[in-house]
Amino acid sequence: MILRNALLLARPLRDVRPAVLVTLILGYLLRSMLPAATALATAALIAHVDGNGLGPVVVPLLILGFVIMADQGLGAVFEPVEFLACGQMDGAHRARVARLATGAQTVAVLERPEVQDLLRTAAADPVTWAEQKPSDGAVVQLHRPIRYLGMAAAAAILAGYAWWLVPALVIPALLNRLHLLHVTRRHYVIWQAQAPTERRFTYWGRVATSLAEGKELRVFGLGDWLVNRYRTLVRRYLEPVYADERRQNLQKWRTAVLIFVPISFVYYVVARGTADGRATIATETAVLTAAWAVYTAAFWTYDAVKIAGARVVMRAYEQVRELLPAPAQTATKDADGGPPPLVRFEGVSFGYEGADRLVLDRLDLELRPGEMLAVVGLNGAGKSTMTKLLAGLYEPTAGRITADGVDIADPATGGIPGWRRRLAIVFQDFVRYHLPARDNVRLGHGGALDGAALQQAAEESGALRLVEELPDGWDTPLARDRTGGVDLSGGQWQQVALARALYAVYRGARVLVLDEPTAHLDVRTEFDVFERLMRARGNATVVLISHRLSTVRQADRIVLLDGGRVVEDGTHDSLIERDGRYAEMFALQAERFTRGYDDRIEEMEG
Ligand SMILES: Nc1ncnc2c1ncn2[C@@H]1O[C@H](COP(=O)(O)OP(=O)(O)OP(=O)(O)O)[C@@H](O)[C@H]1O
Repeated sequence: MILRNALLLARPLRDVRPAVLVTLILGYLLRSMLPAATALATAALIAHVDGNGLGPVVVPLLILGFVIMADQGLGAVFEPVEFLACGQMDGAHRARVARLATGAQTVAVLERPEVQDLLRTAAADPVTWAEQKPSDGAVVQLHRPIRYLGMAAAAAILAGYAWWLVPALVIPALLNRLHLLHVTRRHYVIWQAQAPTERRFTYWGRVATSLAEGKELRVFGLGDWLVNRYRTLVRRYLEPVYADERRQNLQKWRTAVLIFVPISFVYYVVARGTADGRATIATETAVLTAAWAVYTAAFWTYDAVKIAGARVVMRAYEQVRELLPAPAQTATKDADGGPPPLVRFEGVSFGYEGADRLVLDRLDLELRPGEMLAVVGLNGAGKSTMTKLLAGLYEPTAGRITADGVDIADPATGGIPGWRRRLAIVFQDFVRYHLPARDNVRLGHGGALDGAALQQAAEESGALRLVEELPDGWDTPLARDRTGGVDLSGGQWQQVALARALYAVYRGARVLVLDEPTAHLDVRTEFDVFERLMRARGNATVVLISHRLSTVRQADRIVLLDGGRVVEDGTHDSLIERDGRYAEMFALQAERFTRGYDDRIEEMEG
């Protein structure tokens, strides 16, 4: 168990370049010897003070000066090396965590709160002193035996005077260390237990300073409410910590006894020996300095916190590795460009983890090559869930989804990563990357840059005009908090997201899924965007999810989803003729429209 823990903590060291690691160890070794060297150099200096002027003391004085300066000098040389080594370890560790988190094929496992917690811990982004990085544990564990070596060197000087001095000082020093470790660990555990409260007040602290929430805080007058909440949480967070600090202070007498009694005794004996002429003042000085060095080597207790904190991180990482399957090969988004496939949902059922209701219940649905299929249904009918299953983000609990008769997850055809190369999606909650406009679009194809496709995608999605009006054009960061950055309106962002998906289509994707892609667009822009989209999509199949039936009616085919299944299927005209639910929904919207309701009011009521 001890060995397993030690190996776990040492694991990040493999990410340090060998030359850096060797230099680091050398630095620790040299610095650990300095207290003993100081004791010897001081003794040598005193031995040469004989009243015959400065001559005899020059060399020992220089040596002592050198030893004292060495601490500063070695610090200046080796601290950057330690910094570099820690950077290499933590950088590699975080990259591994990010790879695991992004490599998971489905998002179902990521949605579990315990997995989110583990990922947060494994990512090692310390907020309080109780949280540590992997490098903290690794270097401290490496440093610890070297510190004991320094202690042994100081003890050797004591033994040179009298062997019994070693147990007389080392045993209380180690006992004192054990006591301090116990106190530090207890304090650490108390801080750790406060982590949930800490997370809550950190959240409120962030809300107080964020731009997005700042608007509501002001409008609803939530400033005082938030500050009070923050204060209460901080108080709750700190109370047990302060209580423990009071207790620690009351226990300080133990340390005082463990240091004061033995060291006073040893100092007394050595002073008596010198007074009796059994030792020189030089020897006495060496012994007294070495005695103090033994204590200082044992004093350092923060290693317990570093090791405990880093262990938590490394264990969380181990658990994440077990919970998240090994990252699949990330499919390079090569152009496929073939004809669009016939996609079929065959008796697909699906329910979210922890929910007892099926969202999709034996759903049968065909996406015919090249058609524009609109999917409509009430809020919560499962339309977005259907697209997430189509993207392989969740696995059906029953049934399967096929492309040209082959299961989309079939490894023989590249599995889900291979299938995703043929797919482009604008999710309802698409991502607003804090990146330049160009990158926001080209990420639709794994980041590959194709200037012509970029231009075309922007043009067809309607985003080109807005890009041209940006202060730095394509290079403008789309984030207010970036230098020279701007934020876009909801509708403008939607155009950028649409451009991103179209970019994927121009690079070979053949099924384009649009989940409420125009909800924020004004009627005129929406009409233009659709006109262009219909022309620009080439032979790609389009699946459109929308509540705006005025847009939906342009589709080749419309399906109405209810109770997890398709309950109506046909063209706009045929569905109107059928006079079923779709016809009813359409009539309702048309009536409101003619009565002058705004589309947006209709959405708010939807
Ligand atoms: N990640 C999730 N975890 C648990 N339940 C979810 C999750 N996402 C959606 N649901 C639930 O699944 C059901 C279907 O949601 P879905 O988003 O697919 O509906 P929708 O038809 O797209 O609705 P809308 O028109 O409002 O966008 C809802 O009851 C919703 O609460």
